[in-house]
Amino acid sequence: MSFGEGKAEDHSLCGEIRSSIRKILAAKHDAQLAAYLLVVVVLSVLAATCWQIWTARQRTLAEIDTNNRNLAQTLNTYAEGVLTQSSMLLLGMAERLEAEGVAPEHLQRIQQLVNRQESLLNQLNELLVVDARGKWLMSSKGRFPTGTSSADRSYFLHHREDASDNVFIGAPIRSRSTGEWVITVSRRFKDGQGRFGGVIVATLGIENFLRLFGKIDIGEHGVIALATTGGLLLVRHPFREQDLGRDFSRSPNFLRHYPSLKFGTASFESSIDGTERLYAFRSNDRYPIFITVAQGRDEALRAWRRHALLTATVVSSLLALITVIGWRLILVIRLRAQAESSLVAAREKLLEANYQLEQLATQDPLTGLANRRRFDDVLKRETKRAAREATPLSLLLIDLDCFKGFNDHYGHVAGDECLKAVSRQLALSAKRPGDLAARYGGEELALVLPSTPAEGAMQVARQLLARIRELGIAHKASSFGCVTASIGVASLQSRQEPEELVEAADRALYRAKTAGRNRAEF
Ligand SMILES: Nc1nc2c(ncn2[C@@H]2O[C@H](COP(=O)(O)OP(=O)(O)OP(=O)(O)O)[C@@H](O)[C@H]2O)c(=O)[nH]1
Repeated sequence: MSFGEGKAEDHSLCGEIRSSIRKILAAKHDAQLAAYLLVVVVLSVLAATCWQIWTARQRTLAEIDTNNRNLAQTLNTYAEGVLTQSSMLLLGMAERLEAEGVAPEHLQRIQQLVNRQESLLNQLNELLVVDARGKWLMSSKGRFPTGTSSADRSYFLHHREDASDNVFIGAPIRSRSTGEWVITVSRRFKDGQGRFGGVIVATLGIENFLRLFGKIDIGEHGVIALATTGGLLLVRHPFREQDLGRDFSRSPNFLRHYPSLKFGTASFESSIDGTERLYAFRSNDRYPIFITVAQGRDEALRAWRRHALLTATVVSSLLALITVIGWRLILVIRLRAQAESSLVAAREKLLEANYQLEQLATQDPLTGLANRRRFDDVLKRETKRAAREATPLSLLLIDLDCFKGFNDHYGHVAGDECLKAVSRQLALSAKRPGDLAARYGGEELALVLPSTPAEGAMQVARQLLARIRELGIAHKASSFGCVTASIGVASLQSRQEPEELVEAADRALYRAKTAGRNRAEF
């Protein structure tokens, strides 16, 4: 491999390294982008899934609320119908009793009338007429033990004290004639003198309400209840006897949600059984009652929870898969970048080794100047260039005077040091970028001066001689007393070969030696 070929190879190696570095940077950039992309994809999918699950939950709750409210509205209409029918019955009876009095024959006629109307109001359990002292005067059920009284019942006490003609809805009680649980709807009537004449009571069987409520599917933990706006529980499905007539007017839940009784929804833990439910309320516009429809919260959200869990599992699995694939991709990119880095490092080492080799191949180890091989290459190249460009080219051949004597007197090591000192001065004389200072062989040195004519070369030679003298290296074997050199200068003539230039310089050097040394000759 020639020196020129080595250079070309180094140049292409540098190009490859530059392109590899670009590739490494691109790969690192790609790996970073891929990591960002992975994070963005994972976070986006997570956010979208959470959002979807959350909105599905809100939608489910809203649907449950709507269904419960609609059901509460329907049951409210039903309860209002029952109460209105009862009220109308009571009103008709009150007017008759007030007009005709409570004589037995009148009561018998009223009873016949009631028996005919009973079939029109299924919920009616019994219709009672009690006098001003609470004693039973008539029962739609027919005979009753003499002296049966309702003087202790809340409806009687209420109407005795309250002179208004309003209908009163009482707490659930056990009927004294049928033994069933009933709700009382009652109103007072006046005697002939306009005083309190007694109370007419329509009792509504709780069983009828429970039968209806029981047909409605509101889930295992659902509740349907009818209560007064004063906080008195009238009917509750599922039925528990101990809940009947329960006063929850002071319960924190009732107090907190009282404003939404009109038509609202709420979610809270029941004070009766501790179950968390979604409640819908609807109060009646005409009567002081309200309907509650509630579904167990956990139960109502069960389907949503199952779906959310399924979605979360599928999305998590997909995300895990994407993360693993993405991460492997990033690792592959990084590994590729690392491999590329190692390659670049190896190539850099190769370049360095090449440079070292080149130095070794072209440098003289003792003086650090270019060696003979490099000298020959450069001289050949510069000879061609000078011929091609028609520019001058000069050559200096430098030979230390009486160097044999120096070695003999001071020793070979001192001779080497002297040669190095003179070489440094020669290197300083190679001022232009194209100048080449070289060791031609032994104690003979050379200086190639491109684009330099003979006068310029002579000037450089004289300066070099002065520099060598100024080193002041003692040389007892020389007549000058110090180290000196002789220089042969030659300049290129047209169509001359490099060897001819060297021979011309050598002849000039010989002339310098024979002329007494320590001089330059052209
Ligand atoms: N120390 C040392 N001596 C060298 C080196 N290369 C050549 N020489 C010696 O340089 C001397 C050259 O001697 P000659 O060719 O006889 O010439 P000279 O003694 O310099 O006499 P002139 O050239 O006529 O002035 C020889 O003794 C070589 O051994 C070197 O690298 N180191």
